[in-house]
Amino acid sequence: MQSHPEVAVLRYGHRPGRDDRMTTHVGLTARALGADRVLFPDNATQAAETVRDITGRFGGPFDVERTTELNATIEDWPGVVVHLTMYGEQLQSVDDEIRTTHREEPVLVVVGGEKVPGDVYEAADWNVGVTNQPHSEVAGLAVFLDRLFDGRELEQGYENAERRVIPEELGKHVVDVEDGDHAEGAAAGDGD
Ligand SMILES: C[S@@+](CC[C@H](N)C(=O)[O-])C[C@H]1O[C@@H](n2cnc3c(N)ncnc32)[C@H](O)[C@@H]1O
Repeated sequence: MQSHPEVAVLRYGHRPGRDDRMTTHVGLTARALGADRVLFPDNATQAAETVRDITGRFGGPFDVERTTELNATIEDWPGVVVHLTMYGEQLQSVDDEIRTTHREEPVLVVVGGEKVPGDVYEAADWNVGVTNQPHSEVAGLAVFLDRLFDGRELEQGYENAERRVIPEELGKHVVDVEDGDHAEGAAAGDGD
């Protein structure tokens, strides 16, 4: 993908056990849809490990960090902050402006879990609703990143991958990059 100012995703809040899968998926979605980095709350140990493991196997660059400083990350961000919330302005009315700003400035995308405090709404440059209906941080993040990159993230390549999926009309085709593109075929429908 064309180089651009950094895009980082901040997962605001995490309940170990209950949120492990959702927080992991925030990280995997950030990586797959073009963000450069995800920041998790410090207690999201398991999710951070899983996203790092996937990045090791399927490539990067993509950084995974944990922080105790969620509010300071927002306050000290050296660019613009977009907070995704069902209560925000409609994505389709602000996406042009955000894309234009991103030509020059890094973007921090904040997604919540449990209740997000009012301070985050105040600190954000944009509170953005991906529709104004309740759904999920993973869905909101995916649609937002696709609009931010205007679809270019779908073409991005990954460096230092151990494994690569070869797109197939039917079935699963994964090559082991280190072993000189050795194909490991698997029948369709036999799990992940
Ligand atoms: C379980 S939801 C909580 C819904 C929440 N009351 C809100 O402000 O959107 C967790 C997170 O999903 C994201 N989310 C849910 N619906 C959204 C929407 N329509 N647009 C953007 N983000 C959404 C927000 O980041 C929210 O913090």
